[in-house]
Amino acid sequence: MEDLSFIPDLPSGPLDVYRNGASFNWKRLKLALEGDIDLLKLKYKIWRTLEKDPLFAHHPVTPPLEEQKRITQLQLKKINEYKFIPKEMFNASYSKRTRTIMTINEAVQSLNPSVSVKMAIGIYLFSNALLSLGTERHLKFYEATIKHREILASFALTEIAHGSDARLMRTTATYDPSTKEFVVHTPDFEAAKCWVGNLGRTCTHTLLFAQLITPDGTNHGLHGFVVPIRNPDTLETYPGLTVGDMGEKIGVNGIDNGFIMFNNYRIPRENLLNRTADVTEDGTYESSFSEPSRILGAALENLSAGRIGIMQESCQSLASAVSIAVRYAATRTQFGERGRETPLIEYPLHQWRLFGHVAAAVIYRLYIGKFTYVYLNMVEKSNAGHRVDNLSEAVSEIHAMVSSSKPLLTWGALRAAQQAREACGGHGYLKSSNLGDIRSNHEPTVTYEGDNNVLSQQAGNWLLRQYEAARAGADVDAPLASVAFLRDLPRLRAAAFRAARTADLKTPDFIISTYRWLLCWLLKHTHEKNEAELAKGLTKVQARNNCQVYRWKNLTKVYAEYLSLIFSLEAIETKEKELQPVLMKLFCLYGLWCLDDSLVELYQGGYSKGEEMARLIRDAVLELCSEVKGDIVSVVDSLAPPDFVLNSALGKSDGKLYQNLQKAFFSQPGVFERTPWWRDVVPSSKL
Ligand SMILES: Cc1cc2nc3c(=O)[nH]c(=O)nc-3n(C[C@H](O)[C@H](O)[C@H](O)COP(=O)(O)OP(=O)(O)OC[C@H]3O[C@@H](n4cnc5c(N)ncnc54)[C@H](O)[C@@H]3O)c2cc1C
Repeated sequence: MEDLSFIPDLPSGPLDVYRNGASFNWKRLKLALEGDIDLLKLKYKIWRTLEKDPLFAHHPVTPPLEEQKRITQLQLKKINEYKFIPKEMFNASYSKRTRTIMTINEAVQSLNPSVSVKMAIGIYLFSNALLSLGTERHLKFYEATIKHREILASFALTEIAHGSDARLMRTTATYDPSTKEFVVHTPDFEAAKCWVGNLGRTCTHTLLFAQLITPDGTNHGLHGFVVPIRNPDTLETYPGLTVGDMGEKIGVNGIDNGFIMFNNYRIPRENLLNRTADVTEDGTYESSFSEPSRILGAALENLSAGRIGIMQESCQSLASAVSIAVRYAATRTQFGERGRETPLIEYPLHQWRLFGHVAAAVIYRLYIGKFTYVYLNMVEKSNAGHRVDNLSEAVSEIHAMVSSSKPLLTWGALRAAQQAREACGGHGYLKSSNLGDIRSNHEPTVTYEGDNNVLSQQAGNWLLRQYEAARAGADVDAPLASVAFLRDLPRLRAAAFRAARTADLKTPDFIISTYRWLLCWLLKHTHEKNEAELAKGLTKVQARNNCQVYRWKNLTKVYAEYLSLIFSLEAIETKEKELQPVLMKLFCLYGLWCLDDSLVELYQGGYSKGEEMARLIRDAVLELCSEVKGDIVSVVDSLAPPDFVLNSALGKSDGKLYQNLQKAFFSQPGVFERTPWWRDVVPSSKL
C-alpha cells in the first residue's frame, strides 16, 4: 500500500465526533479520487511551497483593483520561477505532460483562480495552439512561452458585437504581397476584440482569430495568427494598437481582461498558424490537408482541452464549497430537545440540501479523471500519427460529451456554491467564509470557452443524429460507446418501472437502466417535435430553434448526467474494497438525486403510472442521506484542500468554528480603531 504520510494529518477537535465513526480512511479516498499518487504529491508540494511564500498570503480585505492585478501577475511570475513542472516532463508523453500541467493548474486554481486562468490562457492554451495549429516555424514562440516564459499570451476571439457566433467576427487580416505581411484591421468599435484575458495590462502576444483575405479580395474565413502586442522588456504596447482594460468585473479581478482595436497593424506572413492552410509569398491561398488524421486531432485538441480543464477546476470549486458547508453543519448547532442542541447536519432538510452536492463532487471527480485519460490517450495517438479507428466520429463524440458535460459541471458547481453559502446562514455571507469568492470566481465558467446554452445545443444535435441512425437501423457513429445502448432501442422502449421497495432503487442497475430508458424517450420526444416543426413547412434551422428547450433541459443534461454515471461507475469498480461501500452509496445518492429532477419526463414518457415511483425515488434519496451521514465529514476531508488553500473561517479542518470566527473578526485591519470619518457622523454638533 502506498505511503500517504505526505498528506498532513487532521487536527483533532469537535469534528472527531463524526470522523471517528467513518467507515473508511479519508487519505485513501483522497488518493482514489486523485487517481495518481505522483500527481497528488505534486499538488501537496505546490501548496506547501506557496504557503511559505508571503506573496501568496490571503488578504482579509479585498485589495484595490489594480493591486489585485499586480499581485496576480507577480504570483504567476513566482510560480514560473518555482518550476513546478519537473524537467523530465518536457520529454514525457503528451498525455503525462498534459496531466501534470492540469494538476498544477488545479492546485493553483484552488488558491487564486485568477492566477490559474492567467496561466492557462497565457501559457498552456497558447503553446498548445502553436503545436496543434502551427508548424515548425512557430516553434520559437512555443519555446519562448513554455520553456523560457518570455511570452505571456492571450486568446483574442470574442468581439464587442459577436461572441457565440464566431463566424461573423469582423477583424480582418489582409495579405500584402509587396511586403510579405498581413495587415490586421478593426473596422469599428463593434469589431474590437474584447474580454481577452491578459490583454488589458500584461500580455506580450495574442493568438488572434481574424478573417483571412488574399490580395484577390477572397475571404477565406477565420484563421489564427500570432500577433505581438507589447515589448516584452518594457510592456509598452506597439504603435498601431489601441488597447485597454475592461475594468471591474463581478469576480476574477486579478485577470486583466482587455479590448483591442488594430489600425492597419502589420505582422509577418509567417505569423499565420499554417498547419491546415497557408498563404504563399505571392498571395496564393493553399489548403494543406495532407494528413487529415493529424489535422482532426488538432481540431479536437483545440475544441476540448480548455473545457476539460474548466471541468476539473469546477470539481475543485464544488469540492471546496461543500467541504466548508459540511464542516460548518457538523459543528453548528441550532434548536434541540432536553437541553441538548442539535448539529445542523442531523436535520434531514440540511442533509437533503447538501449531500447530493457532496455526492456530485465525488462522482464528477471520478468521471473527469477517467474521461481525461480517454481523451488524452486518443489525442496522443492521433498526434503521433497512429491510426485511430473512426477518428472523425470519435472527434464528434468527444465534442458532444464535452459540450454537454461542461454545462453540467459548471452549473453544478455554481448551484452547490450558492447552496453552501445559504447552508452556512449569515456567516456564509462573510468574506472570511470564502464562499462568496468561490462562487463569484467560478461564475464566468458558465460563459467562457463556449456559453453553456450554446454548447449544449451542439451536443443535442449530435445526439439526435445518433438516434435517427439507430431508428433507421443504421450504425450509431459513436466509437467511445457513450450511446451504445441505442442499438437496443426496441427493448429499451418497452421497459417500465417495476420496483417495489427503496432497496430496489439503490442499485447501479436500476439507475443506469432508468437513465437509458429516459434518454431513449427524450430522443424520441425531441425527434418527433423536430419532425412536427418541419412538417409545418419550417426550415431546418427554424425547426431546430423551436426544439432548443427540449434539447437542453430534457436531453443534453440527462446525457451528461448519464456520462458522469457510467464513467464514475467504471472508476469505482477499480477502487480498493474498503472504499467501495461508501462510493457506491454516493453513486446511488447522486443518481437518484438527479432522477428526482427528471420525474416529470419519466411520468410524461410513461415509465410508470401512479405516485409510487416518485415516492420511492424521494424516499430512497432521504434514506441514502441518512446512511452517508456518518461518513460525510470524512468524505469532505478527502475532497477538501488543506486549510491554507480552503481559506475559510467556517470550514477549517479543526472544526473550532467560533474560535476561528473570532480570529477572523479580530484580525481585520483597523477593526477596533475609530473610523476616519467619525467626525462627519457624530450626532452632537459640538464636535
Ligand atoms: C471572465 C471572462 C473571460 C473571458 N475571456 C475571454 C478570452 O480570453 N478570449 C475571448 O476571446 N473571449 C473571452 N471571453 C468571452 C466569452 O468567450 C464570451 O462571452 C462567450 O463566448 C459568449 O459570447 P457573448 O458574451 O458574446 O454572448 P452571446 O453570444 O451574445 O450570448 C448571450 C446569451 O444569448 C444566448 N444565445 C446566443 N446564441 C443563442 C442561440 N442561437 N439560441 C439561444 N440562445 C443563444 C447565450 O446562451 C447567452 O446566454 C470571456 C468572458 C468572460 C466573462
